[in-house]
Amino acid sequence: MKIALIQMKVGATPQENLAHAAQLVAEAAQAGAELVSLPEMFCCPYETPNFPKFAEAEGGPFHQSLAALAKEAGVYLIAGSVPEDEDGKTYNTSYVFDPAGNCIAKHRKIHLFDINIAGGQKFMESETLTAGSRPTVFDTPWGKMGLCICYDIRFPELARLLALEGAKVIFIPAAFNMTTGPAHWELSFRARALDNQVYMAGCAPARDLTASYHSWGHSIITTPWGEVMGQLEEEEGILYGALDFAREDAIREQLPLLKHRRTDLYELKDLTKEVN
Ligand SMILES: NC(=O)CCC(=O)C(=O)O
Repeated sequence: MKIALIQMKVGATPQENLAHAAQLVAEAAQAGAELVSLPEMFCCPYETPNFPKFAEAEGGPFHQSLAALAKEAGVYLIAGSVPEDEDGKTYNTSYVFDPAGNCIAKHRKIHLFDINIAGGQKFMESETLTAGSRPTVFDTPWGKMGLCICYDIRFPELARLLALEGAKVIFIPAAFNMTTGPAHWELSFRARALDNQVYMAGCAPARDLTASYHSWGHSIITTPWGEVMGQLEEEEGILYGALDFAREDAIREQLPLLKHRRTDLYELKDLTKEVN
């Protein structure tokens, strides 16, 4: 399975970003990519007031353009994420389209990115966003794929759930920042890949120092053995990867972590009672 992660610069308006994404998706498809991912909030600068401002209901004109883009390119398209409006609430939502342009999945970011690091990054998605409440897997000709958005990666329970649901790859449209990116980005992708014996694919926006939020970039693919298979720097670019599921199966067979879990023990109990 050949994948492409589009690390694109994000401009001011959804229309210009859509046109730019379309060029890069076409380039990736021409280069042989079968599944292409865009970054988190590729349609507008990553700022909380922009989310309700640019939010659109599923099926609206932007959603239709993304479906057309997948169809024209003839690829599976993980359309990064966009602000979705439903009943006046705004979600950070990733839509997935098949090569015929059908929307086959959608993930609403489950864990909102509310952090305040002393001397570093502060961001409060909950100022304008509502959290989703459903883990997401979807079917492809290569098997099941899992989907999370950015901060969701920090919650190992979620990645484990997706792996147990059969995900062979977990895709993460993301936008880490200059405080946590250098410290935790690669480590998180390697850790989730190693724990769950899955490929992980993180697609980030290119860094733009004129924006208010500085993306770490570094779009990345990690293997079920915990290696970094490929990683970009901060500039615009496309990261390609050929994923080998026979190797994934072999790793799971030879080092059967998922089978060796002691689920009979992984529950909080009052241990003092048993000791006394
Ligand atoms: N957009 C996000 O969810 C950013 C997450 C992030 O930077 C982190 O450190 O986690």
